[in-house]
Amino acid sequence: MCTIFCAENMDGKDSSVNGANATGFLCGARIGIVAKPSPEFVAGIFGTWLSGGVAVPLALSYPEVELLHVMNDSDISMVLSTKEHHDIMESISTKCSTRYSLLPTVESIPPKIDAQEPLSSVVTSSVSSLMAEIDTLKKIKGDDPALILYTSGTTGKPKGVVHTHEGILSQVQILTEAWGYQSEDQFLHCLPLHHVHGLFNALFAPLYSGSVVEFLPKFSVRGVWQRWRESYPNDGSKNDEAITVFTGVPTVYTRLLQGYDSMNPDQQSACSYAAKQLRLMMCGSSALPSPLMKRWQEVTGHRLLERYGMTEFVMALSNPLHGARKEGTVGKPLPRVEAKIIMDDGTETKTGVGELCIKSPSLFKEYWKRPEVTAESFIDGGFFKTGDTVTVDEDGYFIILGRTNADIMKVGGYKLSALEIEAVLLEHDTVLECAVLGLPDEAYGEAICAIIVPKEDAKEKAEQASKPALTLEALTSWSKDKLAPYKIPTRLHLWDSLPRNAMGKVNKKELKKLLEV
Ligand SMILES: Nc1ncnc2c1ncn2[C@@H]1O[C@H](COP(=O)(O)OP(=O)(O)OP(=O)(O)O)[C@@H](O)[C@H]1O
Repeated sequence: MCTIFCAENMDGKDSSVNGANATGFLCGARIGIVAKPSPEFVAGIFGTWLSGGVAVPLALSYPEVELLHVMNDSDISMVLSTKEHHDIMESISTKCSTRYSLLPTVESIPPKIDAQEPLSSVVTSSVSSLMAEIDTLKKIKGDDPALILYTSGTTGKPKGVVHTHEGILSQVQILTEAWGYQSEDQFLHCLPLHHVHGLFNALFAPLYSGSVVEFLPKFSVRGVWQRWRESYPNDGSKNDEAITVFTGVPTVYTRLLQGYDSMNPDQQSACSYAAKQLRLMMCGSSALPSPLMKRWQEVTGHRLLERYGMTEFVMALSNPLHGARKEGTVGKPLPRVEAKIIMDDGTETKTGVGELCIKSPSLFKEYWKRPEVTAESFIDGGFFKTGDTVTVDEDGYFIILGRTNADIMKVGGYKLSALEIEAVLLEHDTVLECAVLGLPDEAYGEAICAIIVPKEDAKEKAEQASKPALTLEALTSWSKDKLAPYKIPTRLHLWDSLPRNAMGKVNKKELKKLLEV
């Protein structure tokens, strides 16, 4: 694998990489990888590392202009892609004057069970032996860059976050220890691979632990329930390749529940039974609404383990594997992670509200080519400023109040958390999804605006009665004994859906622009 970048490419053209030395060692050259979640993707990453390169996973969902931004910003020397992206990636590589090469097909171990839809592929590996191999190369040092991940850009233009080999190793060890990943585990992976959740929690850490990762390249509600049912047939048996761990974003669980609700009682009972047999189910990347957590527990018996992470340090806070998983919280610092809360005046608080700052062996090295932004992002003692406003509860569990610049609203002198209000609105019978944001208001500075997606049955009833599914008046009166008066939304929009990115996140900056027009 180490020599794939020095060989001739599939077209027979020379594909040696800018920055590589005479032996083909990549000397830190950036290699873009474009592949659906697959063994080829894993081979692309490991091949890049073993060849001394820095892997830059490129999102399949990026529009061309964003792809060009990422490729130019990271000075990519070569793009590797699988056959299905050949045409587009070859053309984009030409535009960036970047070399292009096809990733060869990598043998995967087919699951014994005949999963009909969609075809999944399985990867097993041991990252520890890979790390040992990297170590024996000696040319690669622990603090050398290994990976550049681009932030999703919800708080500005995407920035390249540089992770080192030792940072990645620390993170996979932390997750393995915290969540008890083991070689007997089999993960069903259905997340994008240009985000830390899909990459670390569901791929690198499982591979480090010697687990099997089974890719479901495109998330499918039917595919997930079916794979669980095949793993644990209703007769009490367990398949050899049974899925044991699953991790997803809140919208994944919402959609799985919608699929469950549309099944007949026999199918529901088979699905509930199968899901109950998994060892661990986790959730994160955005806030897990309490009604969703409760319903998931009713249906599958699993109290979802919610955790908190970010591109810059991967995972930092987590509810425990054993012990109380408290709803509305993201738990406590993971092993070897330190967390502190810094108030506006720069002092630390143990119980108040402020900015979460994180120190961890898996902290990123820098923002690619942005030394000033990197320097501004840290406080004394090497703590990274997350930009998230948080507090802690009486047991020391952290509560995420939201992104300071998108979820914290300043209304008539109060600083309010949009996430806290969303959590309450989601308890309303009519509300399927919602996003709360502050819009400019002359009298109060910001006005609380709620965008609500009503449930299907509420929509149908409302249509029959030629009325809106929910009015501001009705919402205000319902909210009165649940929210302080200054937290009750004063503007309401009913939408059919909320625009979400590949990780199921709502970009509030974009929404604000849309609503301010
Ligand atoms: N369990 C959780 N509950 C609430 N918020 C979460 C949770 N996990 C992650 N987040 C949010 O996701 C953010 C990290 O996501 P990511 O690194 O993808 O950045 P982003 O906000 O989506 O993009 P950008 O960094 O470009 O603004 C956290 O800072 C936090 O706001």
